[in-house]
Amino acid sequence: MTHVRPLRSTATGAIRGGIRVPGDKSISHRSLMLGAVAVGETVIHGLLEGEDVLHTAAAMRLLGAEAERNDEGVWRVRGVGLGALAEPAQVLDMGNSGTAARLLIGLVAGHPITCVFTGDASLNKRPMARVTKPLEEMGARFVGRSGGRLPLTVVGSGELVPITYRLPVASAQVKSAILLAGLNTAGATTVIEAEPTRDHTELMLRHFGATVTTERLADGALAVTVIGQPELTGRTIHVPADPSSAAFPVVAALLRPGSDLLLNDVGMNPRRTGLYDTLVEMGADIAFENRRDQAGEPVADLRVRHSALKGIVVPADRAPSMIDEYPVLAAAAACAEGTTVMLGLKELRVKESDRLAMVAEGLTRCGVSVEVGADDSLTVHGTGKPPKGGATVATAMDHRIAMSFLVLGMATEQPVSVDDGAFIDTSFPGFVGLMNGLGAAIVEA
Ligand SMILES: O=C(O)C1=C[C@@H](OP(=O)(O)O)[C@@H](O)[C@H](O)C1
Ligand SMILES: C=C(OP(=O)(O)O)C(=O)O
Repeated sequence: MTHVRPLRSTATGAIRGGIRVPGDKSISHRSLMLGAVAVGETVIHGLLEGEDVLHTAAAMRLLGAEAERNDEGVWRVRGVGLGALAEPAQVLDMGNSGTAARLLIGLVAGHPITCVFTGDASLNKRPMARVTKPLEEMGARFVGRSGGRLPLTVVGSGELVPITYRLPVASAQVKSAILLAGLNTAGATTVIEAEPTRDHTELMLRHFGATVTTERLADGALAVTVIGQPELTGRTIHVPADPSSAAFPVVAALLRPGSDLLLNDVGMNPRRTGLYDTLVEMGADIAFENRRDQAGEPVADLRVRHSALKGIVVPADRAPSMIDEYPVLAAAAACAEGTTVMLGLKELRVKESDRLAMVAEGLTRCGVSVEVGADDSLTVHGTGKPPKGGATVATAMDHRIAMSFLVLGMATEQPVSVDDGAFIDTSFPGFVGLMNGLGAAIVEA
């Protein structure tokens, strides 16, 4: 990521057409990682070729697997077999990606190799102690900067001990890191989660042949257990379109009069669909058509028409299922009639940027009345009329902040600019072209 790319978005007419947004980022990372430790060949269709996932592919190559692109979105991975990842001769650079860093730290912790992880300026500020602490309990060792940040050296072991660990934060990345460390650990490794987070790791582990069980505990929490040292064999994977990426054209279509948009193959895993439930509660006209199962993950085609949205209260327990969608929900809320209150947003502070602060600051600059609560809530006062806009918003190396404010600019009186759209390529390569093809007016500023 070298060139700063300021972008400007100006209000236009309707958003119309039919598209498939790129593949799911969470599933793409996991398919490369599990393919690399399986025996034999894994063929992935619809892999997200965004920078975050390309960093995972490069890391898996440095760890000894073959991962090559055969065609657009079609990748072939030749795995080394569980326990056989090779010690990399170079630092593993995970770029901007928390998922790549945390999941891979877990996977290599269960191998008798030493690896050094680093990332860009954003990733190197993000907390890693949340994964190193449980992995240390299992027997891995870490040497890193104070405060538990990257760069970090992982001294893994082929003889970790299994643990039962209750997640102190609702995080699929932490859950996955522990399960992936448990993969090459004799015995049963259990993660207990009080709030359900995305379960792509569990679903994909089963797809590759591992035994993963779940048990509901008396207090309502879910215990997820992986049985160590399974035979993992290469598989075919079809990656659904990413519901977190689909969120941007969906909100754009809801906001623009006359819009009628069809999105194909969108992942509808219930642990990812909180934004869609929320938008429907706000009055959005979204039809979920042709619901089906695609390689263990539910998908649907979404038909979205312009809708008058109204403000609502979004409960805290919905946060894990829409954690990456709050910035674009805030853009929708700014254009809705009435007040929207989003509760339980503490985790937004440790994403690619402090998203709670960046969203509040950007909306304020665009003339929207907002409040951040001491309880990490965000209140957005919509008037039902277009916000003023006419500002340049800071993005702090955060793709979702950039895309959310470009969507807002499609509905404001004056254009909205973002200081840097380059990071959009981490999760949604081709975003600007795709949006403009539907009727948006996003240009280099
Ligand atoms: O497991 C994953 O693929 C992800 C989990 C979430 O992070 P946390 O686990 O930190 O909440 C999410 O924000 C991220 O974009 C992807
Ligand atoms: C938080 C995100 O990703 P990651 O944690 O993988 O950097 C995101 O894509 O919004």
